[in-house]
Formats: sequence, structure tokens, C-alpha cells
Amino acid sequence: MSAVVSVEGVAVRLGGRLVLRDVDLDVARGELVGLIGPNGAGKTTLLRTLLGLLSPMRGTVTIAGRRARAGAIPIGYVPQRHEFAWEFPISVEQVVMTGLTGKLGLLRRPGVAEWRAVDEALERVRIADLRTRPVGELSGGQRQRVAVARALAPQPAALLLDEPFTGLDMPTQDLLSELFASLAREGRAVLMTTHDIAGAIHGCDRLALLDRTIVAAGSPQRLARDAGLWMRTFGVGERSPLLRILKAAA
Ligand SMILES: Nc1ncnc2c1ncn2[C@@H]1O[C@H](COP(=O)(O)OP(=O)(O)OP(=O)(O)O)[C@@H](O)[C@H]1O
Repeated sequence: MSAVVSVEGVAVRLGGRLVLRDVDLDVARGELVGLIGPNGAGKTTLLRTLLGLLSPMRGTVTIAGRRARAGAIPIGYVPQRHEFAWEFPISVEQVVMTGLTGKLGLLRRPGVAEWRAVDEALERVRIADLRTRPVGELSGGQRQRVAVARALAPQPAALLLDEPFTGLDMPTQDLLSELFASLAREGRAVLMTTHDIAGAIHGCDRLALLDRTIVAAGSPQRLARDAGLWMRTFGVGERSPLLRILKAAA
């Protein structure tokens, strides 16, 4: 399998602290990988490094064979919900179009091909009927669908999702997790952070456990059999509900 996302020996320092060290991680074409770890483990920092928004002090990050650099390679990114400026007075379709601005250049007007890409992205998250609504009027779940459509519009080879299910109702979670699995099957490399461990074990092809470095990676079922690994990584005891989740999945 060819790696679309490749991280080798990466260390990242923020505010004078070493937040990530010796991180190695590959995500291949066709793979949906869950990035799991406790609060503060460095998951968002790793995604921001993949996007080229943070520079590693050591190691290399390549996306589709090229060095990660902000804006250089189309890479779909769905940030945590609060990071979006939802109060901006523009419509759903205009927000999704901003996902193509990098490809388009700031000065060119969108053409037929771009509007078709926006249509397709809106259809995939089933909100074509909301296209002319101001984003500020949407519910949390509808906004998350807009964020996913925006990331999909440029048809990126890699998709990075930061806690995409937080605050969503079950039908929306189901729709999006089905969508992420089919995007992987179509040949994209998908990397998703989540605190929904049961969902990740069920839905991901592979899991990577992060706690400032990758402490384990492999098939969800294999990792679920090692309860000690999860207890150490999350700092929980034998009575934690986490162990019941692992037992059910192993
Ligand atoms: N700009 C910054 N300056 C200094 N430290 C930072 C900065 N951003 C993040 N950190 C620190 O880096 C560590 C990793 O943060 P990060 O947000 O990557 O964790 P996370 O695994 O995504 O956490 P969560 O599950 O809570 O979202 C934390 O200790 C955090 O305080």
C-alpha cells in the first residue's frame, strides 16, 4: 500500500514544550485511520503539522510524496467545530466554495466546474436543500455537514478530521461515519481524531494511539485485546467503562 500521509521521526515544540516526539505514522490510500489519545496528547498538533501550519523541529512530513507546506497540496481538513467563523454573513454554498479558493486563486471567478464540485460535495453530505441559507442560521449538526462539504469540494487525496462527531445526533453521526468509510474505499487517505473509542474500533481500518508519541498502532481488534495499553495511555483503572468497551470489541 502506498502512503499518502507519511510522518517520520517528527518532534514539535510549542510554547517551549515538546508536545510531540519521535512520531512515525503512515496513512495509505484507501485507509481510514483513527487517531486516539487522551486530552492534550497532541492529536490536533499532529493534524496541524500535517497541514503545514506548524513546522516540526525534527523529522519529515510528506503528503502525496511532497513536503507538507500550508496551502501547497489540496488536503481536506475539518477542524474542531469551534474553530470555524460561523457568524460570517455568507451562504452555505459560498462557504463550501471557499474550500476551492486555494485551487482557484483568489482573483478568478468560480466557473461551471467549481460550482459542480460544490454541488457534489453538498449532495454527499445531504444538505443541497440548505445551499442558499446563511451559515449563521444553521444548527450545530448542519454546520458540521457544511464543514465536511467544504473539505471535500477540492477532491483531496487526504482528509483530516478533528473530532468530527462531537455534539452530533445519531443519524448525523451515522451518515458521516458511512461517508468517511466510503471516501476511504474510493481511494482517499482519511485520518480522524475522536474520543468515541467504540465508534473508532467499529468504523476504522486501523487505530493509532497517541500520547505525545505513537504508543501503539494496528488493527482495532488487536489493540482492543491489550487492556493494559489503554489503561496506561488514558491513566484509567480496571473499573473504567473504557475496559468494557474494549472487551466488547476484542
Ligand atoms: N499554541 C500553543 N502553545 C503552547 N502549547 C500548546 C499550544 N497548542 C497546544 N499546546 C499544548 O500542546 C499539547 C497538545 O495539545 P493538542 O491540542 O494537540 O492535544 P489534543 O490531543 O488534540 O487534545 P484534546 O483531546 O483535548 O483536543 C497540550 O498540552 C496543549 O496545552
